[in-house]
Amino acid sequence: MSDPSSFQLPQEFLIVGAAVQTGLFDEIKNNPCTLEELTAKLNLDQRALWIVVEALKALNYLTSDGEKIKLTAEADNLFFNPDHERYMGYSFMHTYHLIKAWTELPEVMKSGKPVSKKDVPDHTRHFIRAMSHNAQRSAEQVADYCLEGLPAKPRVLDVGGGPLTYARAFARKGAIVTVMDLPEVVDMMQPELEPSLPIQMVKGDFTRGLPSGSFDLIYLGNICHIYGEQENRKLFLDVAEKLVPKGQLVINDMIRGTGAWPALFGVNMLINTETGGTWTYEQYKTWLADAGLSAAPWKEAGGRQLIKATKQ
Ligand SMILES: C[S@@+](CC[C@H](N)C(=O)[O-])C[C@H]1O[C@@H](n2cnc3c(N)ncnc32)[C@H](O)[C@@H]1O
Repeated sequence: MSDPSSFQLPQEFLIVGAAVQTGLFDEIKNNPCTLEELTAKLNLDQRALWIVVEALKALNYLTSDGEKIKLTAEADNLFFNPDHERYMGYSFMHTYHLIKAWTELPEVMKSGKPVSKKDVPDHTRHFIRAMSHNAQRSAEQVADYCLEGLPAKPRVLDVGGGPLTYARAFARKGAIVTVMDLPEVVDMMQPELEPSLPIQMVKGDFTRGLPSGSFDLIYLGNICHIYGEQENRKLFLDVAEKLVPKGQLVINDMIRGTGAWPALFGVNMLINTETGGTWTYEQYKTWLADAGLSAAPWKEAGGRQLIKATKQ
């Protein structure tokens, strides 16, 4: 537990998130402008904008070029230069949107219901960018663990794999990959698919069923926490049906009972979903066994907790 006297409230994060949401960085990225021009372009209050711009200058995101306001080189690299080691794009905006929902935790504790979804502009785009960014550090090692022992050119189904980071890692290692995700995510990511990689994207809702075909590996990356026992049991039954004999399922998720983070993440799912949460290894093992899948002890690879199960 932190010492309450040293709490650092997240002002910097909230100021930067508000600047992204109001379009400030996008507006001046290639086109430095004066405070008056920026006020008019973004349709904001000039006094409020001045105060926020001064804070962003003090924090080294913005600087002045005579009368004009422009991005610092550091901010340009952070937001807009994918080749730079500090590049994050706007992947942190997913957390920014989550913070607003988390402030409603007391009401959620009374009602037991998630916060009602507000239409946040660009939410899907920010969410998928965040997932894609977060997966980059672990994708290679996770893919190696998943593909271990499979035949050459394995057929892989990546369920909820729309951010494509894991699909690309599977495909670069020789797999033929089908990615299933929600229609709006497929529409967003399809144009970014490299034609040289054997990846096809399929639109659908995995709670209703999985794409046709049979697979050597089905990968469930961070999707089991979105739903509860009933939906996961059905998903595992569907997975078992789509796997070839001795085919493998890998679940990548936070396992409850292994530390503080899965417990905290459970609160996130309480706030944001109807039935989601984090589940213990014993729960997974039982639900998998009931679907005809035999789970190995969980393993860590690339900092992720993985459960591999084999079709009996
Ligand atoms: C938390 S992200 C995980 C992304 C990626 N698999 C990873 O591990 O980084 C969940 C993904 O599942 C997708 N998804 C959520 N519910 C879904 C559903 N019912 N059917 C299909 N895809 C779904 C989301 O659009 C998103 O791409």
